[in-house]
Amino acid sequence: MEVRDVGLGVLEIIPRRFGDSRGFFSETWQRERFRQAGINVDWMQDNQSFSADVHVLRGLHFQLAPQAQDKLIRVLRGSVFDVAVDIRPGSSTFGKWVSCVLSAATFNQFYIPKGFAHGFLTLTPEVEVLYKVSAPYAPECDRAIAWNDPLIGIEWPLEKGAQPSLSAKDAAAPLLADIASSLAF
Ligand SMILES: Cc1cn([C@H]2C[C@H](O)[C@@H](COP(=O)(O)OP(=O)(O)O[C@H]3O[C@@H](C)C(=O)[C@@H](O)[C@H]3O)O2)c(=O)[nH]c1=O
Repeated sequence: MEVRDVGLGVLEIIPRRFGDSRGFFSETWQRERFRQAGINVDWMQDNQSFSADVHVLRGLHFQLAPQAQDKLIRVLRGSVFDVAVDIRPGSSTFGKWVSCVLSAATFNQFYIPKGFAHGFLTLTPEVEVLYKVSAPYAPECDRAIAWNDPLIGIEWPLEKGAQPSLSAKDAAAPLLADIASSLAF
């Protein structure tokens, strides 16, 4: 498996694929191999989402302590622009973001530790995303930050002025500065 440091402690992983005339086989997560790559996480839950259209944007999302989540994300169909924002209080890179295009074709995964907000923009129609999280869903700890917070300044691959499709919750999400005092992981 290939591991690439994307920055801020976020990793891109590409598991090995064994191809033959039938197709391919791959171990997409293996505890010991991931531990050796620095991902020593007790995964709790697998999530899958389907987005019908191009330019659906889900995010930026995170859970607060005591239900903060590490995430291991991959795409089964289509592709996304996936983003992690460092929102760890006291971090020297607080508010900085990193990104990676995840696709079924590239077969890559994105590892995002606790203390990051996560979001993605679909780059194709009919996108299936599958991801592991290290804590169960806890609505009382679930938070969102505006995808277009100007202080974060994510360069989403959208044409100038184009609006992504958002949930009502994400359309009403606050700015990072407005929730910064309540962050704990
Ligand atoms: C995240 C989640 C949602 N739900 C429910 C709540 C709601 O009724 C419905 C849809 O939830 P949401 O609108 O929050 O789904 P979505 O916008 O896809 O949320 C996800 O976005 C990406 C970017 C992440 O990083 C994830 O952690 C998660 O926050 O599913 C669960 O039952 N379990 C879960 O773990």
